[in-house]
Amino acid sequence: MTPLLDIKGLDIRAGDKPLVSDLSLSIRPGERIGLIGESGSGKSMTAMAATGLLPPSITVAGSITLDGQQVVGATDRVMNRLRGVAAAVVFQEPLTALDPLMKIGRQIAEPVRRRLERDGGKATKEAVQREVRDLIDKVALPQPDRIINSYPHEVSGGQRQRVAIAMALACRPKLLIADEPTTALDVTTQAEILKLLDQLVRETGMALLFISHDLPVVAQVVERVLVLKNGIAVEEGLVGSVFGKPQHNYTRTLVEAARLFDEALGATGS
Ligand SMILES: Nc1ncnc2c1ncn2[C@@H]1O[C@H](COP(=O)(O)OP(=O)(O)OP(=O)(O)O)[C@@H](O)[C@H]1O
Repeated sequence: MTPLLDIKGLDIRAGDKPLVSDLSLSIRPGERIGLIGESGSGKSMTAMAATGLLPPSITVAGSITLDGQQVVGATDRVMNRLRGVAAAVVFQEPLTALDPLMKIGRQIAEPVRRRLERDGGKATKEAVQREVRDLIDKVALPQPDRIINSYPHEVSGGQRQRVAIAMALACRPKLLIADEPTTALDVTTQAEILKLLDQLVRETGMALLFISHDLPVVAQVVERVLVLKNGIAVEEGLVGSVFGKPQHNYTRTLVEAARLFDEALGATGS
């Protein structure tokens, strides 16, 4: 099967400083892959490169094909066509994806309208509203009428992340990139959002690139992981084998840190 995202020999630099070096990673349709590593290891840079969102000051070399289209050096026009359709991104802080001055219903309606038009359908007010309701339902947002008429700051962090997920789903992307989507949330909300993402990815058959520094979180939603250290892939494999029998010292350290954290939580009864 042709990969949906195929990264080969990716180099990302800020001036002389290498941020990501010779990275290769491929995701087939419907596959769920985790990209893990400590803060600053280059996970977000990789995701931004894949969607052409890196600032102009950052240089990129190598090859990234997304749904068969070369992303490195692609024009804004090409990337605008790919974004949402081939891949949509959910970020750590949903406020970055939301317009603070626009009611949530209208924000979800925009990608819905674009997608209906893209698919040759009629974006009538009724069709758009129906789909906004469906999406709100899908991401299990309570009190839909209130949510639709609220501004982002009037709902909770977990609800905002559900709105951001609904907006990504509205595009019906082939690949969902979730960049630390639960890091800014409390533990209970984190678990709920993970469950939701897992369920939606399975239901829709979307591929998933899940970015996190948190091993237990990644292990819940992906089949394969790639471990990044200082922008270099040090280990890759099935979740069970990488976490069960880590080959690289760095992965061992991450696994051990997660285990100690779990034990500490257990000891405090949390
Ligand atoms: N605009 C920028 N210009 C130069 N360097 C940058 C820029 N943005 C990020 N970096 C650097 O790139 C490296 C990788 O950052 P990146 O955000 O990809 O890490 P990460 O693994 O996603 O970390 P985190 O989990 O904290 O988000 C870091 O050393 C960071 O300081």
